[in-house]
This record gives sequence, structure tokens and C-alpha cells, in this order.
Amino acid sequence: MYFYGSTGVNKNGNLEIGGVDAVELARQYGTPLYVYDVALMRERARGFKQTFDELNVTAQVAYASKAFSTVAMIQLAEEEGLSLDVVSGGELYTAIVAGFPVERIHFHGNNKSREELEMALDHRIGCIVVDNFTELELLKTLCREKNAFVHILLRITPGIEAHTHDYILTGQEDSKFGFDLQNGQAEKALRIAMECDSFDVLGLHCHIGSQIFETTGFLLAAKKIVEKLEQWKIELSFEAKVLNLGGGFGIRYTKEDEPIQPSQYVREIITEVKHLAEQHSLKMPEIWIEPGRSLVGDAGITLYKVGSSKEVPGVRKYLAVDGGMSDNIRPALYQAKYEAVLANKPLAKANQTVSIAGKCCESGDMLIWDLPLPEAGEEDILAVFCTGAYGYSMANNYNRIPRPAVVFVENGRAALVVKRESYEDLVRLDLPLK
Ligand SMILES: Cc1ncc(COP(=O)(O)O)c(C=O)c1O
Ligand SMILES: N[C@@H](CCCC[NH3+])C(=O)O
Repeated sequence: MYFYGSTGVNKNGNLEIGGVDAVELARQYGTPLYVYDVALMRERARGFKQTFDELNVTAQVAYASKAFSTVAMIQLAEEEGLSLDVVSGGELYTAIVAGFPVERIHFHGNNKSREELEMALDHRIGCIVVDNFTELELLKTLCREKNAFVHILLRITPGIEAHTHDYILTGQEDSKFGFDLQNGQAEKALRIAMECDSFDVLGLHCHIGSQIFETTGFLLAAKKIVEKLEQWKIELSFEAKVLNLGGGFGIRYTKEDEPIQPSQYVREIITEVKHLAEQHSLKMPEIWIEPGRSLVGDAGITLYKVGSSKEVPGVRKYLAVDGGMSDNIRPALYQAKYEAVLANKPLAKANQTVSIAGKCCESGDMLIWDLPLPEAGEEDILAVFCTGAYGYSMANNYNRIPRPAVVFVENGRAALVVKRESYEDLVRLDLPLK
């Protein structure tokens, strides 16, 4: 079994996360429960930042809060000196409530509403990543109305096919995101933006996709962008101060995954951009990145209680847990794979293969197919690894299942950072028929 960060086995033979017994956590806070290893999130954040420092490059590492946005998480990102990528009014609101420094917030989204843009302008956030012509015009109008000035990046699609699941690809030409770099849209957007007194066009943004295991796509995107920047320097006297190459750095969910180290992504990208900038006689821009998954993914573990089981003779054994696609939709949505152990006997020899079913009324609500596990039954605690990114943030109330609580653990201490939803919470916004 492969353990991450400060996860291991304690003297009671139980799974331990951040120095806290996972079985005790399940008992105290109930299940399902998202548990985060805070030390590991700090280590990941420092890893990215340190690599930029070592390479002597001015940078911003913006945590893509869509991966996991809660007040405590945003405050942790602030403690670690990260910047913040938000993608909706709700994520921006969470950041504001968390007291995150507004000048380090970057606002994304392919359909920002008037209200969301107004909120961003009113809070004077650091940067708006403009995605399309509609937004460009709307932002111009709002800046004029409010006599506001804003730093912007233009999101471009470089026409890169990264090797990942189709649903999490974003840099290809046929994408709902960004201005196309090849067909003249990006240049047209830049011309419009440069003419507007309310904007400081800092540079360009591109994000080629998510859960990417190699640097080829990033390097190719950087090359296409820098070539364009050279042309724009000559033709438009535009010099980018910032190049944001997005997030998407892959992590290890199962033994089949072999991502490179976060530092290696950064090193290779920087080396290439430095080389390209020199080659094309451009000043080295500030490099911004936006990791989400690689900051929080492997720091999260979900604890479930095992419930019913069903044997289909000669076919398979199903073991059901007290959560499922309502707290982790990734297996249903992307056929995502996970590893798991029994938290109350993590080292026991696996003597059977079981498939872990969720409790939702949906055949596709399967968390893990064909998992080797020791004898397991009611009341055992199943710990599913690597659920820190896009687990809680994509959780839902399908079948009116309340969303689980979230606990942060560090140095032997546990802190509840999101309460478990109650049945009262579920009907809180409902109004009676009359
Ligand atoms: C624009 C943008 N930035 C950053 C991210 C974060 O991606 P990841 O969590 O894979 O690092 C995403 C999600 O794919 C994104 O769309
Ligand atoms: N939510 C996705 C990634 C999409 C990221 C946002 N562009 C996942 O769970 O892998």
C-alpha cells in the first residue's frame, strides 16, 4: 500500500492521518467524512513556490479554488502566500469572507455575469481573466460606469490537445473557453483591450487541461504564445508582463498513474519560457500558474462506513458504503479510479476482490470497481485516498443526501472546518406549496 504525506499506520494498527487516528475521526465526526492532511497541502504549496524562487523567476502560484473552496482552505492558501483563482461569484464570496487579500485574486470564467464582474470590480480584485468578446465589452461598459481600472489577462486557446480525459481538456481549438490564438480572435481581443483606458492588459492566460502527466503540452503552448507575442511586439508594441500557463498538473490516484514531480513541471516550463523569450528577444514575463488538484488532491481522504453487501455468484461482490456519487462524482463522471483500504485494518492481507458501491439510487454510483480488500463488513471504515480535489467541491445533494463534514488534521490535532449538512439544511430554502 502506498501512503501519502503524513498518512500511515499507528500503534493500534489503524490508519493515521496527520497524527490522528482515522477510526477515531470517523467515530467523532461521523461518516462520510473528508479528512485533509494539512502538512501535505503546505508541503505542496511550498514546493511550487520554492522551485520558482530557486529559478529566480518572478511568479504567482494561484490556488485554483474550484478544486476545494472553503473558508479554512482559502485561509490556508493565504498563510502559504499563494494567490487565488476563483471562477464564480460564490468562490469570490468565499475568498472575501475568508479575508483573502483581494489584490492576489484572479477571476476566471467563460460566462461571468454582470453582477459577478461588478462584485470583482467593487472589491478591486487583482486581475480579471477575460474569456470572450461578450465579457470584454461588458467589462468595458462596467469600468466606464464605475470609473474603475482593472488589470486583465486575455485567456487564449492555443490549439493543444493534452493527453487526458475529453471532459477535462480545455486548450484545444474546439473549446468553450478563451480566444483562439490561431484564427485571429486573440489578436482582435488584444487590440480592443489595448484601446480601453480602463484596462491594463498584463498578458495572456492559457490552461490546456487537467490531470496532465507530462510537460509537452505546456511547452508547446508556451512556444505558440511566445511566437505570437514576438509578432505583437513588432506590430502592436505590446509586451506581456505576465504569462499564466494555468494548472492541470497530474497527481497519482492509483499505481497506474505516474506523474512527474510538481517541481519538474515548473522547472521544465520555466527553462523553456526563458529560452523562448531570449530566442524571440522578449523580456522574461512573470510566470503565473494555477494548480488546484496538485495542491490538495492527495491530501484528502474520504472515510466511509461499510454497510450492506451483495454477492452476484460467479460475477462479483458489491460492498456498499454510506456515501457515493453525492460526495465523489468523479468515478461516474470521468471513470476516475481510486485506491482504498480499511482504516481499522489497513495492513490486513487482501483476500477478496470487491466493488465499492455508493448509496445513491443509480447503477452508475460505483466508487471503485474490483478493489482488493481483506474480509470486510458492516461497521468497518473504508478510507478512499486522494479525494482532496473535486470531491467536496463537486458534492451534491442527489437523493437528498446531506453533504459530509470536512476535517483538517495536522500535528496530531483535528479541526472541523465544514460542518456536516443536516436534514434541516436540506429543506432550508424550500417553501411550502401555499
Ligand atoms: C482555468 C483553470 N485554471 C486552473 C485549473 C486547475 O486545474 P487542476 O486542478 O487540474 O490543477 C482549471 C481546471 O482544470 C482551470 O480550468
Ligand atoms: N473537475 C475535474 C477537473 C476539471 C477542472 C476544471 N477545469 C476533475 O475532477 O478532474
